Amino acid sequence: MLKIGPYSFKSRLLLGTGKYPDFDVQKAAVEKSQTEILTFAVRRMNIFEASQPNFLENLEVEKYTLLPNTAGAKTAEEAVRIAKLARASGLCDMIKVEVIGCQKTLLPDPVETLKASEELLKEGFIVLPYTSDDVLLAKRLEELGCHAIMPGASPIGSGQGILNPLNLRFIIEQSAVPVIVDAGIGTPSDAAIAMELGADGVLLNTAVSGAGDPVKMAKAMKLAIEAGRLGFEAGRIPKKIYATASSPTEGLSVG
Ligand SMILES: CC(=O)[C@@H](O)[C@H](O)COP(=O)(O)O
Repeated sequence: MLKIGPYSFKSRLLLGTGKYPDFDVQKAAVEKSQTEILTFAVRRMNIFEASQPNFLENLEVEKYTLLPNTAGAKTAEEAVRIAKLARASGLCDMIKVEVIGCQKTLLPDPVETLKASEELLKEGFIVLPYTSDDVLLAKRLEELGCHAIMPGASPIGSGQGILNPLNLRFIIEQSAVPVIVDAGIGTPSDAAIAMELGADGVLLNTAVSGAGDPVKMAKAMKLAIEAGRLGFEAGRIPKKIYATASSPTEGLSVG
């Protein structure tokens, strides 16, 4: 089970809801993924205008836990305002803190992310900050009381996969709260590697919504995350420089 604050989930895949070719494909992909957590940018919702189109309207949202995110925020103040708006409109009390510091790389601003997380924790939110793969920043966020840490694999939407597996490993090893690898996943094998490293979950969007067949890719991601988790739990063999025969002959009369 993936436990985040008071919530428990069977699925370890958190799925973004944007950039699908159309709403039918979005719905089919979301269902095929068997995710239980959907994330979306609060800024893209017409939360207080029921007459306006809503990009979640095709989904049976009551079946999912909604994880609003503060995408679009460039400062802690903006992120806090967006989170409060989401809560006031009756969305979940969980919030993915996303404070972008650079529009070209879409990398998170560490100082503003820390500030926003601190403020939102004081306000009683379940806080999941999207952060870089900086090991010490991840520790600081955990020490603040964040309920999960979400280090990026590589820049959002880049599909480059895990650029720094060592840092992710350090973050996972030191963390007492769930670590969810967020952003940059390109293929099912990237997601499997994140899980084999010991991540508690993976959040992804573009790899599914932008795939040639998003529905098939949603299933592939689900299976990859399950396989990666099983592999982690099973415990991999140690890497060695030299060969070890798979069929030892020692002690047998026939060599
Ligand atoms: C939807 C969402 O929250 C994104 O900001 C997230 O970081 C996913 O990134 P990818 O699109 O690279 O999977």
